[in-house]
Amino acid sequence: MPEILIIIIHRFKYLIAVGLLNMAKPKVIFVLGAPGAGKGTQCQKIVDRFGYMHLSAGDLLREERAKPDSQYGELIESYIQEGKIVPVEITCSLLESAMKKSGKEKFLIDGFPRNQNNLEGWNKAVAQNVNLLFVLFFECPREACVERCLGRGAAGSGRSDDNMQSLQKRFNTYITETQPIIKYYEERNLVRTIDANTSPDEVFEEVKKQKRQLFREHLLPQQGGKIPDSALDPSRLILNKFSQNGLYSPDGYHLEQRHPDSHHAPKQHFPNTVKVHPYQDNRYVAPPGRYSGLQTLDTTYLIRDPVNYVLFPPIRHYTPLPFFPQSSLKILRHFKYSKVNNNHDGSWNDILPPNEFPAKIVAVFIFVAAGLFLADSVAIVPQYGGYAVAPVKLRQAQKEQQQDFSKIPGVPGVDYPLFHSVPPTSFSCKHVPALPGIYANVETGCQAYHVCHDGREGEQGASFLCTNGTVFNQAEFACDWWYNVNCHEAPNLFRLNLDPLKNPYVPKPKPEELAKFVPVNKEMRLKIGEKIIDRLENIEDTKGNGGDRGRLIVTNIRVLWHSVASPRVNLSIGFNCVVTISTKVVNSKLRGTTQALHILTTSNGTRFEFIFTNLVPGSMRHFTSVMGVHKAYISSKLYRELKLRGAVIHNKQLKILPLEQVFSTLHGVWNLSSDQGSLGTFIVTNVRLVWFADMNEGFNISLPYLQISSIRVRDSKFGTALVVTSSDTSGSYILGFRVDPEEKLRNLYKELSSLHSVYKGNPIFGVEYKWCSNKNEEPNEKLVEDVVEIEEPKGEMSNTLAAYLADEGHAKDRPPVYSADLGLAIESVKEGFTLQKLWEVLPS
Ligand SMILES: Nc1ncnc2c1ncn2[C@@H]1O[C@H](COP(=O)(O)OP(=O)(O)O)[C@@H](O)[C@H]1O
Ligand SMILES: Nc1ccn([C@@H]2O[C@H](COP(=O)(O)OP(=O)(O)O)[C@@H](O)[C@H]2O)c(=O)n1
Repeated sequence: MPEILIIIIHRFKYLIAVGLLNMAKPKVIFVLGAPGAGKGTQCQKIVDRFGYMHLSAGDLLREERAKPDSQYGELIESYIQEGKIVPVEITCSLLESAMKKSGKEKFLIDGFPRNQNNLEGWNKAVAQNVNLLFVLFFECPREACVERCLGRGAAGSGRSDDNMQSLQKRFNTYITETQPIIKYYEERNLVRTIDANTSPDEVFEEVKKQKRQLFREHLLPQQGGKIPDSALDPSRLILNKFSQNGLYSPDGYHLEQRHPDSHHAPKQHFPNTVKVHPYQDNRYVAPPGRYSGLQTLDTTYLIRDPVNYVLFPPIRHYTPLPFFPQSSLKILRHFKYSKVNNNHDGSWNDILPPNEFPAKIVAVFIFVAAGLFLADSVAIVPQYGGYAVAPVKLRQAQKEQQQDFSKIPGVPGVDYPLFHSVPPTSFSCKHVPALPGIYANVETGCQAYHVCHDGREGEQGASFLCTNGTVFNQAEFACDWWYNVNCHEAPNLFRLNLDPLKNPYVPKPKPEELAKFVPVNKEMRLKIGEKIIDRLENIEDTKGNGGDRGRLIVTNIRVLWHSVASPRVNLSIGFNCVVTISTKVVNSKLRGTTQALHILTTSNGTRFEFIFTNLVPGSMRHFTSVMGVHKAYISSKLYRELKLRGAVIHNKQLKILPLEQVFSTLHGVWNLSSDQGSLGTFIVTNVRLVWFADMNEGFNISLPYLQISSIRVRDSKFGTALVVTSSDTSGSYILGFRVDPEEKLRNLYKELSSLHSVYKGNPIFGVEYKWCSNKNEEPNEKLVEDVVEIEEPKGEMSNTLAAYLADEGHAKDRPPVYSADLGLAIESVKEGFTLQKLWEVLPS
């Protein structure tokens, strides 16, 4: 491989990897509808016809329940019988592993997402790794659905929920929980509704229509899928059949079904049915000779072609218009399409290549998609039921046509640009928002992109081309299929280069680097459920490690900092220890006098302060990120902390948290903490358990799974009781509850223990912070104002520290000693000072 190529590949391996990943994203169609709407029945038909892999969430859950060793079996069973929706952590992991195991690319996910919890879980864990095509929604009246489910039960479905009692609950769940999800997708224009109150075959006809519309939209996204009906009459469906076998036809080629009355064989010298056979490259072609020994497929379809047809039309090169405004690509595409479609006069002559065939040749059945780009000449002698056709010598394909475009949907040069080198355009790195950065070139339909760096590569930066069929996706920083990219949106996304998590030129910590933390301080390892929200380079820990460049990592539960030069020098500040976060003028060794981030913390009764200076002039992101996440942390305490007598109930209703989903509500539950006990209501959610007294809703307890250390059933003086113990950190409370009859109590116990084990493994911390990349560099004054500054001595640093640093008469460096408190080697502290005093901000 030439060295330069290796360098390019090496340099862009990130982009290449992301590009490949995007291309490989599996396609997903969600199938929703009331119980018994016929989702499963239609999915089977879609599988048979279009080759999707069907994954029914309900079936997967039933399978899991049936496993003797499943830890969730009982929970699933009780939820299914109650018509309730199983926690997404269970369902999503079953779906994900079934997808992975299948090795397939196209999935029908049936009965999912069925409630807000399903939706959020999916969006969090899977959505970004798949391509959601649309939601197929089967609409069917309740009576019909109930009748069908009862029929299914009577016919021996063996399902424990095909009975009137469960059905009632399933419908309630469907109305209150699933319908809002359908609405959610409707608002995003993703729902295809099918009337499911007809026979299965009629319903399937509707499904096929939707599929056809999708196909249109896929081919003509810029026209919203609206193209003349003549171009997409039912014969288009044959394409689906071919595409199952790997054949794609670029648009502009029309398949037309010949009507036997007007084109019957004797008159037109045409057979009604023509045989084609699969060619070695997966195309279907008219077979040479008399089909002897060949596996053939009957088709009544002819391929029509746009006018000015030549058997192998040259690739239409994409020529940028002289003044190429952002939207001109769209205009160009439109223009080309109209030309193709409008020039049809509908006569049979269209199918004859004007120059290359004798007038009497009646048809050529060459499936053009892949054939257009055959590398070598191939001779095909079609013969149809005795009507021999003269040998057709296919033109030698030109060198540049050798790429196989057949697998790329759309017309080369029309739907997607075909540049062979980056042309000169008006793009200039002078006008971009961040350096280094990567920018799509809209004048080339985004096939070209530029890496703007330090100006050495000229005004356009280093320029690159995406491979044919793909263009630069500015949102993903990678080459992506043309139909996934809205090129003229790219300039609006240029600012994403400011986002260090997106911009591939901003160094990311290497896994080895993070691993270095581990032996020193296992605190630096991310904890379960911990998510990195922001990562900032060039941050100085001005107080503790002045003069040392470091990396600040903001997660949903804490702030981490480590020195880049020696990652062993690091610190971790849990948001739970933070007293205030504000700004402060400091004197940084690396930045001089500047505003810094000031974090005051308290731990074991002692207060500590931390000062972080951003070494990038003008950058405010360390303020906005840390303060923003801290605010989100404070406002979400109920997710993580036990709360007694809180304002969690209003009018006997639980105030639901944003990420919360109620699983069960149980009335008549005795809280046994007082001698006589109190009667109340018990609520189980995906975050916590809540109990409140019926007589006084202010008498309540909210206990997150994170704070539960054990759940048991024990005998007590009140009879059999559910005993829940809270963790040490939340006071080791022992809570007793009683429910009658005992079976109800045991069910509650099973449900709580399963949920406890699910959410211990996948804790919901509740800290949701949306980092706005476009606002990142603006100081968020509101946020700064909100934080109360603690009164402390005037001056830039604490007096003790200032005195320490003054260090008059400093002759030689003090020798390093090991500090057991910090776990680090530090310089021996000057006489008259203690480490504690140096860190202390306010007297304890
Ligand atoms: N269009 C239809 N008309 C009448 N019965 C139907 C129709 N579609 C499905 N069924 C029957 O209704 C029952 C429920 O269908 P199924 O596909 O299992 O529904 P779902 O997956 O939505 O619960 C099955 O017994 C099925 O044979
Ligand atoms: N996403 C899902 C899908 C099904 N389920 C459970 O599985 C049951 C059966 O679902 P299903 O899709 O097989 O059946 P229908 O209710 O659509 O007929 C539901 O009533 C739920 O209890 C779930 O908890 N979560």
